[in-house]
Amino acid sequence: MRKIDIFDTTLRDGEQSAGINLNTAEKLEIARQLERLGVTVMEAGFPAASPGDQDAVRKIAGTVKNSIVTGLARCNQKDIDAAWEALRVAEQPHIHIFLATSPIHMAYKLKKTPEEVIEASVEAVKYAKKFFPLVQWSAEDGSRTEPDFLARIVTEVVKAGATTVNIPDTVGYATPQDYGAIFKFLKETVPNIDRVKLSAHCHDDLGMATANTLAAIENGADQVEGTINAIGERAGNVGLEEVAVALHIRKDHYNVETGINLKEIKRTSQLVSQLTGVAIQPNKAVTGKNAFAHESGIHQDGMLKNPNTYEIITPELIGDAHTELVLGKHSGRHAFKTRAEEMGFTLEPERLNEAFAEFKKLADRKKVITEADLLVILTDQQIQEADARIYELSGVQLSSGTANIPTATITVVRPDGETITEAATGTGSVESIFNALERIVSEKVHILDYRVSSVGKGRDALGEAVVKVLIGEDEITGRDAAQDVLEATANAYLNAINRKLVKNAQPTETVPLT
Ligand SMILES: CC(=O)SCCNC(=O)CCNC(=O)[C@H](O)C(C)(C)COP(=O)(O)OP(=O)(O)OC[C@H]1O[C@@H](n2cnc3c(N)ncnc32)[C@H](O)[C@@H]1OP(=O)(O)O
Ligand SMILES: CC(C)C(=O)C(=O)O
Repeated sequence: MRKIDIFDTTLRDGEQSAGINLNTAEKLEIARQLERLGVTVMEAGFPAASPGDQDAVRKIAGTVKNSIVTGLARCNQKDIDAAWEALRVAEQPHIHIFLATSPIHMAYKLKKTPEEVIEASVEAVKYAKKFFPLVQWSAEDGSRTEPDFLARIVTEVVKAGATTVNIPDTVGYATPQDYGAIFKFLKETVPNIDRVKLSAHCHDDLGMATANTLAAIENGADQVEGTINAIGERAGNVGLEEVAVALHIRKDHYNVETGINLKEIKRTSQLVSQLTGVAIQPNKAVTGKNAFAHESGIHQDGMLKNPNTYEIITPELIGDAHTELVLGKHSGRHAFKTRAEEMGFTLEPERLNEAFAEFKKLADRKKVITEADLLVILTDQQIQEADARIYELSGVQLSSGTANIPTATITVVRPDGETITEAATGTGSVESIFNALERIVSEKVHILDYRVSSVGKGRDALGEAVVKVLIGEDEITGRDAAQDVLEATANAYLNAINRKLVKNAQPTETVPLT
């Protein structure tokens, strides 16, 4: 069977979604899970974009061993140098450089002639080859590029030493027929095209990203790019979970394999949703919570008689086991540690003890601890070191009801160690919490978005709160999960403030080359 490489860009194009801002610890956590998922390449960021991104790419490149780690760069030496600085520690250093090739992008955005775009691309590929054995070049807006020009520039970058050539449908404009035809045309026209990997990168502006990606595969693409949960710029990228499962379920038609460990899909999706704060729509293909729910009588009748009547994918295929994890208040450290390891967490003994203490506290209040609960507890412990607790919640007291004015009394330990208590009213409990916290913190905070959802099922499920705030010019997302959703709300607000303070404390200059 032909092998299709999976190139994940959750941490780069996915993070370009409006409102997503991952810190290094969160990126590292997702990168480890992407490695378990079995992606061939993961794009960890855009090193020249900020010192934070450069640091995250460097840490991921130094940690991940079973997937190739790459970083994005424009066609200039400064970006390529920044990428090398971050990626030199990788096992197989890989860089992804791009330049737009469509008439509109060349004329209006780059203000370059087609000849200048060819020259800049060739120079950048040759410069990158001095450092990187693996050089991917992308024709940004490739699907709206004049085909003969596309074939010419691809011929030149292949000659210059590119090892992968990517033809993105940057604005999600192509139809499956258009997009497939580009791959067929390049395969037939460009000399030595079989010496490089040909890659597809689709956006979902017209809802055709999955169909376009599959059309590229049918027409010769060797690699496909996308994100988990289909996050990404504007309407998002293609969801890799959809591509991987479509190729598996319809292998009779596509006859290719990806190397993706399908059983890790559910967990990866849940982790990305948890850390980005972007909920998965219930009817989302493959990973939505209704994807395996059968509601109507005729369907249920069919399912009972033969599940194949209505179920083309089983939840087990993507690791969505329905069997609840039997860990409860009588479980001990061994069982807890073993389960944590099975879930891919190797925590320091101190962090494991703290996670175990959190688990026991929860088990006292909740009948069944689900895998979703454990994922929240263990992930929070793993990222805690970087997520400094500068303001720390000490207590929340609420008085509310239909006949009185909601009032929150909140106690917080401030960065200077002082314990401070403030009370405030609001039109509802949540607003009274935000108002009381605003009196405690010194930053001017504007709430942009607030969401609560349950983690897992059942009336005693954990409540997760996500608060997106604007502080100065920075949009920051904070989150927390607790049994009491109002406690989670106060903690999510403080988590956002703490992240802003950590961000302020980071150096702003780019890291010098050594
Ligand atoms: C399709 C994609 O997803 S492409 C990736 C998009 N991702 C991002 O932009 C996220 C990270 N970006 C950033 O942090 C910033 O945009 C930076 C640090 C890269 C650049 O910031 P600035 O120097 O302030 O430039 P700004 O973003 O305003 O403009 C982009 C410049 O890069 C040029 N440019 C755009 N693409 C390329 C390219 N592939 N190669 C070389 N130059 C390019 C533009 O023409 C413009 O140049 P100009 O300043 O001479 O007009
Ligand atoms: C940088 C390229 C690959 C990109 O993200 C796009 O064109 O959408």
